[in-house]
Amino acid sequence: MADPARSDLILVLNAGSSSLKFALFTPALAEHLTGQAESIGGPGRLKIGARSASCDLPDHGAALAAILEALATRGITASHLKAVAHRVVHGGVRLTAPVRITPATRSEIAACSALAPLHNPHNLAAIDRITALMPDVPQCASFDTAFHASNPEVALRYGLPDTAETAGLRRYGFHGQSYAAMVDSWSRVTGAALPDRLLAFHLGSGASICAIRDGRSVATTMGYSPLEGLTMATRSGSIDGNAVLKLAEDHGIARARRILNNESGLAGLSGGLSDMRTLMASDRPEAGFAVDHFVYWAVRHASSLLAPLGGTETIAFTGGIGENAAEIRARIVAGLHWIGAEIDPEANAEGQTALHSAASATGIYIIPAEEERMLAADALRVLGA
Ligand SMILES: Nc1ncnc2c1ncn2[C@@H]1O[C@H](COP(=O)(O)OP(=O)(O)O)[C@@H](O)[C@H]1O
Ligand SMILES: CC(=O)OP(=O)(O)O
Ligand SMILES: [Mg+2]
Repeated sequence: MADPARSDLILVLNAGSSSLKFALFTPALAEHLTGQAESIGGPGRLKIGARSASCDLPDHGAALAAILEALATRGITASHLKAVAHRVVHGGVRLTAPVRITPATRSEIAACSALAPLHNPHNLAAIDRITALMPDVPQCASFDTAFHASNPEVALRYGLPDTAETAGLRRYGFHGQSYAAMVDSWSRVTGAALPDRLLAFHLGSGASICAIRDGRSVATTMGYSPLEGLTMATRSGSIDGNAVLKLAEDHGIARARRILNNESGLAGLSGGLSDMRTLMASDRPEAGFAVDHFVYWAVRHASSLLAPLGGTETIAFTGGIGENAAEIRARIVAGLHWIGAEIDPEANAEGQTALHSAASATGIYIIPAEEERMLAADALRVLGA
């Protein structure tokens, strides 16, 4: 039960494409309670603290309602909250630094919805729901793109003319809160200094890789939107622009957007299975092919990031798949054997923090995604606490 005298907790809401994670922090950033609604739209589960139960979660709205109800059952209501902090995936060119949510910032987030159709609409719905339920609690937003602002111009630009017609068409990169948190927590989690060169894999329903040099992003696989790069749960990953035009020409823009964002990737290749756990448990050949595709493209994109990074001495995995799917980690590292990376099968199966074998030329680690702590710290800064 919440201390009834408390009115200083930060509620963090992190809407991923298949999950809604939450955390309550004190102003000293001590974790008060965490949990998540996962497999939204599938066989939903609600985890609150150490308790986990299956739960009907048809969409993100139902997930937020379930989380707010679980908080209320524990005595946590608006009067205990100093702020609500949201992870917002796309804020466009203007919104990169953390902001307080106002009607103006809300409109800018809404304007980016078509660029992150699996995220921004859920972020907005959560912001609106909290506004309706807790109108006096300030809300803040932090953006997935900020961490990649350090990429050089050659990495950020597409090979397009710089004209009014192509304004705003540039690469942003995403999962920035996750990569920033990895850098921030590195020494605490591994007990070692942050390496100069780090190849970081964020593998969840959305999946990307980031080349991190001296703690700063120098290249990443996602681009203008979280569609580019690796094969994902329901997103195609990189695809030729002319193939996109063909889809739009034949089926209209709205249908093309849905095919590329909601019906492709693992789901498209396997005939409907988007969840890695389900795919790995299936003996259907299409499910096996979807997993092969995921691994092949993860290795291929990782290899392309090694050049801008100048090689690497460290590999790290995070996200739902990166943290939990030992077989996928092993297969990706096997694909990087040519750089001397070698996993210790036992450490990998046990999900230990350090996974490299004694002979490995690179360190290999699991770093749990701690996006929520970054979001809470941002909200405190924005509110001037
Ligand atoms: N034990 C596990 N083994 C394999 N995959 C897992 C495991 N736990 C979670 N996953 C996968 O992680 C993915 C969800 O990742 P997550 O980062 O939570 O999602 P989101 O991108 O929506 O935030 C799903 O594909 C899920 O199947
Ligand atoms: C940016 C992105 O793809 O996020 P998620 O992995 O949470 O869906
Ligand atoms: Mg996520």
